[in-house]
Amino acid sequence: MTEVSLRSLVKRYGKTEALKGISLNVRHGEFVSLLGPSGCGKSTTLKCIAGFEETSDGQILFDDRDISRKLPEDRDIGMVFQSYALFPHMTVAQNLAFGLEMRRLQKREITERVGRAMEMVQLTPYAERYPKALSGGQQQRVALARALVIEPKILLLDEPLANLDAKLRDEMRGFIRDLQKRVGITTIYVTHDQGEAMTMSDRVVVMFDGEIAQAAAPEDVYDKPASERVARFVGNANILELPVRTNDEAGVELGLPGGLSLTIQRPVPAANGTLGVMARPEQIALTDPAAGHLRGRISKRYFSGGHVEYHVETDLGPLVVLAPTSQSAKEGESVGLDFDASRLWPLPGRTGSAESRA
Ligand SMILES: Nc1ncnc2c1ncn2[C@@H]1O[C@H](COP(=O)(O)OP(=O)(O)OP(=O)(O)O)[C@@H](O)[C@H]1O
Repeated sequence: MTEVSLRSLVKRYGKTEALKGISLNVRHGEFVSLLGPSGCGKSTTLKCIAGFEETSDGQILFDDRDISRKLPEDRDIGMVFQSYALFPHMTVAQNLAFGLEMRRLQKREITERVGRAMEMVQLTPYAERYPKALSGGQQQRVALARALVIEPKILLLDEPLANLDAKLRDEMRGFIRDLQKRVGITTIYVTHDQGEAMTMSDRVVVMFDGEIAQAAAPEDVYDKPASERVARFVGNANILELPVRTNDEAGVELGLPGGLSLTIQRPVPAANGTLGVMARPEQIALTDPAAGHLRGRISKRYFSGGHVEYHVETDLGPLVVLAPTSQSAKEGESVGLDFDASRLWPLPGRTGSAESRA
């Protein structure tokens, strides 16, 4: 198992700086996702690690070896692409054997390894089929097996599920994650789908404009985003700008319309004037109009099977609330909103001063 270190990695395409000096350590056996909007530099990062693109500056280390100038075939990586990239004129077994034949392994060992790899992705009955006679999910499993059969040190996956339909995508998330855990291989996964990144990863690396905005466990990226931009990119976020009434070591009291208040019971350094806080939709509950922290009126209601999403007009602007289906309210209805103050998250850069939060 191998640790990958990116040190101040820069990649320029002419005048475009696709990577602006990113640094990241991926631990042994860790599953890390690079998540961000189109053009933020996810694929460029992966291509630099794979050696398909030369870096402009900085270093890439596998364990303590600088591999920045090595050819892709000398880096010991397995790669899976969105497009599968299988050889159409070869059967499943031949696709898997190809990389081993290139490495001049003995025939017996090739047969053994191909057999094990097919078992691993549950495709043994399909050994003699050609890719065109397989479903998208099966083709992607062949691509995975082909990447793993060479027993690489690092597995790199570039949007591998993007071509699959929603249900298959969900199944494949679990499949890839289970396989990665069993094999224990250090894995870097590129996606622009936040649900995919959250469910699969040990750590999510959120990127914007060629820079890392946050690298943390999925729960932390969701509950404690490093910025308003991260908060909004990773799920739905209600951002409230509230006046600070008091602020000391015990916590911060924030003012609400109608003389009410909310208290965050932990220190928030530099919170003065106003403070921007984030509340996820499921952290706000609908209550009786006479109760709760805030009054509002439901402008939209969207049923989505497991829960109902309400858009609520309030004195603090429109808010989104996610409620269980057991609790039903109608469009036009007046409601109260109750915040889970223990989960309100103060946003850096949204305080009265520029100083960052502890
Ligand atoms: N070969 C290239 N030549 C010039 N510019 C490039 C090249 N490849 C990428 N870029 C630019 O580098 C930036 C990062 O691109 P990259 O493909 O890494 O983004 P991404 O986050 O993977 O996006 P997507 O999700 O759309 O694949 C973009 O501004 C892109 O236009």
